[in-house]
Amino acid sequence: TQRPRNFPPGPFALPVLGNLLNLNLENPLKDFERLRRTYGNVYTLFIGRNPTVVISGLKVMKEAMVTKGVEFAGRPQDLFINAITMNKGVILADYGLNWKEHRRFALMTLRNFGMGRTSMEDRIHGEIQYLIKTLEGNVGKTMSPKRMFHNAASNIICQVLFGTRYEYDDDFMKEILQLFCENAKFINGPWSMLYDSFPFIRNLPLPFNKGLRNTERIQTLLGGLVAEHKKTRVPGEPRDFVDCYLDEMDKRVDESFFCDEELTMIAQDLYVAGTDTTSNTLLSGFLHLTNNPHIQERFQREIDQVLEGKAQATFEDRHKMPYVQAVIHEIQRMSNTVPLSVFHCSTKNTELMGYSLPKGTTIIQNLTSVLNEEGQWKFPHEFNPENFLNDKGEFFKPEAFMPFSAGPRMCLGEGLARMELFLILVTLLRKFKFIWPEDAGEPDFTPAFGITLTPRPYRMKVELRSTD
Ligand code: HEM
Repeated sequence: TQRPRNFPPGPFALPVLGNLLNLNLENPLKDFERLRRTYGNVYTLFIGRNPTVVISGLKVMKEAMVTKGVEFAGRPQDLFINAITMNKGVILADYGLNWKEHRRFALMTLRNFGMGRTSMEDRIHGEIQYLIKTLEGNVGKTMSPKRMFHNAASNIICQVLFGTRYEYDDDFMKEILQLFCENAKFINGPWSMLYDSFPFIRNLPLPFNKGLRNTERIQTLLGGLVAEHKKTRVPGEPRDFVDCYLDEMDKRVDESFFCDEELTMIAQDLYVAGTDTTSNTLLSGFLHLTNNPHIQERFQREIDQVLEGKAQATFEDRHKMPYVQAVIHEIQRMSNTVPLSVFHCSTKNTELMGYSLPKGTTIIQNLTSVLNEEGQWKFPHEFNPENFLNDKGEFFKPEAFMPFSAGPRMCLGEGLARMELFLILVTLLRKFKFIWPEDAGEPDFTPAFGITLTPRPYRMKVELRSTD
């Protein structure tokens, strides 16, 4: 536990254990906030022997992620999560050409889907029809929305990646979800932190080995999908992301960045990054909307006015809906879906707020600390769309709105996620009213901790809105 020269301050670290005992490994968010109050917006924690710098607040976040974006655009490479993704894909790839080329390709491909024969909006509206069917079957009753939203987010990304949607009880989907779910438990649980802290336990027959076997199985299953695509594709006429990638491989015969193993891993990355994030944000949104009926009603009034006479909403309509935009942004702010972002790593010796950080320092971005930072928000600690409305009732986005992070590593699914949130919320709230059941007691707004925060299970009552 050697502290490099001019390193940020932090609590005393024990030999071997470092600061592990300073953290509640089941949910360290409160500890991070407590330590920020003591040591400031840049402080050090030893995760085992590794010095890790936790950064908080808008000012520091901007200096690191935007002003010095490239210097902080690496990813640590020696963690459990790297082992479990076989050091491939885009989310955890270190800063370098392979990451850059894959990121650029993924961004471009996601954007181009808007221009294809079936646009991204059509794909999302297609999936919304299944949500409506499920809700219609529950009119007058109470239901738990968790499975429905997870299924919708999963299917939208599957449509983009593989050109198909799956019923929830489909055997392929069931097996893959089971494997992802187990791995998420390993990654979010204490085993992952122990693996990262104590390299000598890595070869022992401990539970995390199952996670590595699960990944191999996921890769085999996705490999099967790719093989099917190879049989049925028409080069130059891509049906989905996998076809686009295969076209790209044809173009790049002379280099090794684009290959089958990278394809199955980037598909896995996009699936994982695009499912729980979006569905947990929706879950949190309905939790807030059912508990704030006056906000739900004003949201609906604006939708009714703007969409009057139109069959369905388009993403463009958001520009005419300042209140709707404010509510959706407020949902994202309060749901704080990816509270610690994805760990970054310095790509060279650098400085932050006057401290010196050597190349290879792990950086934890405390996004929570920005999304509820005092001084940045009118109402930092309550659900209130006024946070995104100016005096004239127009929508505005404060700089501290960073649920997707910022800089060169910023979420590459932002466009898709925002389109999903808008079209799903607007279409469902136009048709239905959602009510917190009388016998449900006080809502619990404290989510379960993980890479993504998951709202506690709850039930909501569904009613059709009157059509007069
Ligand atoms: C509400 C939904 C979402 C939220 C809040 C969210 C948030 C984030 C955050 C905080 C990061 C880390 C950025 C960083 O390291 O600085 C990230 C990365 C990423 N997200 Fe999202 N995300 C969402 C939806 C999606 C969707 C739908 C996709 C897929 C289409 C996606 C794909 C990715 C990828 C690939 C990365 C890694 C980028 C890189 O390392 O270069 N995300 N996301």
